[in-house]
Amino acid sequence: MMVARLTEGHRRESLAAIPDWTYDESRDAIARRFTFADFNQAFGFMTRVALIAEKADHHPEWSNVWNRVDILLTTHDAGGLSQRDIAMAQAIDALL
Ligand SMILES: C[C@H](O)[C@H](O)[C@H]1CNC2=NC(N)=NC(=O)C2=N1
Repeated sequence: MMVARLTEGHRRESLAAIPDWTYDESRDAIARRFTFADFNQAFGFMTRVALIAEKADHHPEWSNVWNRVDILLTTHDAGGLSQRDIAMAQAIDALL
């Protein structure tokens, strides 16, 4: 799916809607750390994110250490942040 990088103006507007995510300028990406009670909770969350990602054909860069999940979203096909990342961040936030 072809998708364009967000312009600076659209990026600023979009980031306002997802205040828990941090903009990573060097990657033109957004990132958020999630902390859960234990590994079971963290991995259950990852499973739900994975199902959304596969359905949307949009996949996170992520890592997990016990109860912690670090997610970074950027659009490889666009070489940076796109509307698809914003939509994915909102879908992930909605799981919590
Ligand atoms: C062929 C396939 O549709 C593409 O490679 C998709 C898969 N998942 C993806 N995920 C992310 N984060 N960015 C992409 O550009 C992307 N492209």
